[in-house]
Amino acid sequence: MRQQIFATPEKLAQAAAREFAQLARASVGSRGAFHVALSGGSTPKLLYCALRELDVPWSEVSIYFSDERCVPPDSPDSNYKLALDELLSRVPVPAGQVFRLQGELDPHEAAARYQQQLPGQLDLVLLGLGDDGHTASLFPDTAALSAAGRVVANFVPQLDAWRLSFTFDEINSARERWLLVTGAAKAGVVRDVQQEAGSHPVELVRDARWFLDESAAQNLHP
Ligand SMILES: O=C1O[C@H](COP(=O)(O)O)[C@@H](O)[C@H](O)[C@H]1O
Repeated sequence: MRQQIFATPEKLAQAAAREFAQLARASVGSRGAFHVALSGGSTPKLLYCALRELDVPWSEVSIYFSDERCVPPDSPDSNYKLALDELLSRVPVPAGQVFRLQGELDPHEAAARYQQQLPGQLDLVLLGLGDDGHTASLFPDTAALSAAGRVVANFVPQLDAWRLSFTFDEINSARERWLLVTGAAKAGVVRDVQQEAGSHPVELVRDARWFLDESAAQNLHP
């Protein structure tokens, strides 16, 4: 595991935001654009707050999502809504460069449409981690773990709900993958991954950078 450990979730978010801004500037400098996929859940909120304050070349940034809940975009459960409220409505990213997964559509239709909108290669995929080892919306024991293609509609029996998600092929095809993980609830999975002791979906993410806070890292061996 390539990992960095931060004292608090706030310090983690500030460091990740600084590196995001740096990578965005470097990508725009060398390729004229920065294509980034945001993650879902609650962890990215602090990152979004930190990013608002930084020098990011927003006019050249395109925003995608690595997963989404099958809900309308104004639902409190929508990953897009959190990103919109906390980041996208507060920075000058052009609206035409924000590509959301349409959680309000039939999931198979939404996945097929999103595949048409993705760029050739993403520069960065941001990911989180569930305490059951899921990342994006690739949950344990679900068909999507071995799905082909770039985006998949995944029925998750544990939630009795559909999710939309990048496949592992898509995640692993990006130039970079960063996992942002905070909180004691994730400490068991993080330890399993370090010791290669489990069989969690997140272990199928290749060569990721892990940003951990001390609570999530508490069971790691030095
Ligand atoms: O359901 C989800 O969970 C994971 C982890 O969420 P968090 O609230 O613990 O940060 C998240 O990475 C994923 O994108 C999301 O949809």
